[in-house]
Amino acid sequence: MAPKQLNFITGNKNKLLEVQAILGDTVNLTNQNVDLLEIQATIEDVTTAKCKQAANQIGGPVLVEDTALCFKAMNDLPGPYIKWFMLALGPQQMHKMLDGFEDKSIQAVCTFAYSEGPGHEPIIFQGRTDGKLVPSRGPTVFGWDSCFEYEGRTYAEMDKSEKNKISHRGKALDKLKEWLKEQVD
Ligand SMILES: O=c1nc[nH]c2c1ncn2[C@H]1C[C@H](O)[C@@H](COP(=O)(O)OP(=O)(O)OP(=O)(O)O)O1
Ligand SMILES: [Mg+2]
Repeated sequence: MAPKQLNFITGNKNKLLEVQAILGDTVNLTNQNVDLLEIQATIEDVTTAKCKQAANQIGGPVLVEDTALCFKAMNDLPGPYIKWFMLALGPQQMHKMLDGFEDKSIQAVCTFAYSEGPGHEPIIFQGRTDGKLVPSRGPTVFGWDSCFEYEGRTYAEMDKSEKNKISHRGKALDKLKEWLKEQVD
């Protein structure tokens, strides 16, 4: 059964704005901010645990999302722990993490998880975009957007609509939209 409404549990206003822009009127999107514990595990397990926790706390259907940033030279770390590096370093100093490494390749990974409610196994929708870690360029409005270079421009140097077309989040939401279409009620 296709949900007519998705309750996106996030405390991140910029994520919410992008999700609203990308999903448009394909679904009725609501939002609640619940402080969720984020366990230390693989990207998929972090998102699944976040989703189960949100479903239990809300007592109904929920959509959650976790964003990871994987550095190739560091064997995919910081990955799901990028938030804490972001808070500690800020966008201006982030590129220093790969000082001393020749390979600046990074990958943004966006993982959505939807659960029908408590006791229902979450379904995962993931999108990945390859880029390079660079010294901050462009407005520092959203997380590490100004340090993520894709084909010559940072996410922060792109129009929102351009970013959403090629971004990790855009790709993950394409899969979510496909799934919504496939559901027959
Ligand atoms: O497209 C993005 N462009 C740039 N930065 C981004 C993006 N998406 C997430 N970010 C940042 C926010 C946080 O520092 C970390 C992910 O952590 P993450 O736990 O997924 O986000 P959060 O705690 O802010 O919100 P939530 O309440 O949904 O968990 O990367
Ligand atoms: Mg979080």
